[in-house]
Amino acid sequence: MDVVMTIAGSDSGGGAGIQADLKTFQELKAFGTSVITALTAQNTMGVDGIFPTTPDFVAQQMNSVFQDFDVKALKTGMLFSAEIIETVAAILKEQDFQIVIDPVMIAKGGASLLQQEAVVALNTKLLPLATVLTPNIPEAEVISGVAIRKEEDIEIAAKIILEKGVQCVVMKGGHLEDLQQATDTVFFSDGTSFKMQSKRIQTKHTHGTGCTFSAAITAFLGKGYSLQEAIIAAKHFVQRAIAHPLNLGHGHGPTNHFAYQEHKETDEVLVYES
Ligand SMILES: Nc1ncnc2c1ncn2[C@@H]1O[C@H](COP(=O)(O)OP(=O)(O)OP(=O)(O)O)[C@@H](O)[C@H]1O
Ligand SMILES: Cc1ncc(CO)c(N)n1
Repeated sequence: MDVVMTIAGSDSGGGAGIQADLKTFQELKAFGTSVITALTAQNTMGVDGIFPTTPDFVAQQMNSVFQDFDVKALKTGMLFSAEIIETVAAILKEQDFQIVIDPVMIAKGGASLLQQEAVVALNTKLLPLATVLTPNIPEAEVISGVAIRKEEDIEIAAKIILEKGVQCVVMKGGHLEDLQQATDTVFFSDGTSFKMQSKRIQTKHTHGTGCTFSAAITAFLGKGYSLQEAIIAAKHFVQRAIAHPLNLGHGHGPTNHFAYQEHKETDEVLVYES
């Protein structure tokens, strides 16, 4: 059994964060371990409160797992503060596995899940360790300093992000809402790139899409897929999870992790070189 890890915040509403990650790992038959950086009081309508863990206790959770398990791949999600980022980065520097960084900043309802002053630590300490970074458009803008208004800006921002030491960046197109398609563009440090395109589903139930996508990449990497295979397989996973909503909650409901096994016919992801 392949062991993977998520280092992220807890979402009491169960749709994002640690809960989305563990559900994704479970559906993909990877054994999930978890390091909790913060508790959030949250539901589909928004974040009501945040209670961060101390950096020392984040370190203790990581070390407990690493002493006992052979972790194949891990992801980070909500890291909240510069101190937690520095602690996580210092431990990961000593390890040798594939690292997926989902640079979570703002929840769909607008709550800040990363303190503003932590962006420097993210850029300088954590990004150089990343096998894959999965920013949405607003996150890519903050990390790169480039305002993304049109298609060409995505490539300009991606190049700046790769210069920070990231091996691969997936620029997620979920926030480009004028398009008919949900297109993500993947750039590698060797200069190659490809696009993944799927039908944009008209739905408000998109809480935790980014967490689910990055967790699926982690699970597939842990199971031995190549980087490109893992990213494409994860896009299939999240597409099915969005296409078959559970209709839970009164706001932006969660995605459906069961759909990957239950709706294998939902498979319209187009992949092409860009
Ligand atoms: N309405 C949609 N239909 C199909 N795919 C979508 C839709 N919205 C997002 N996606 C896909 O979901 C994945 C996650 O992208 P998104 O931009 O939503 O992440 P995110 O903003 O980080 O999510 P969150 O912060 O809510 O967890 C990407 O592959 C994106 O293309
Ligand atoms: C705990 C947590 N992590 C990430 C997100 C982003 O979806 C969220 N809303 N909550």
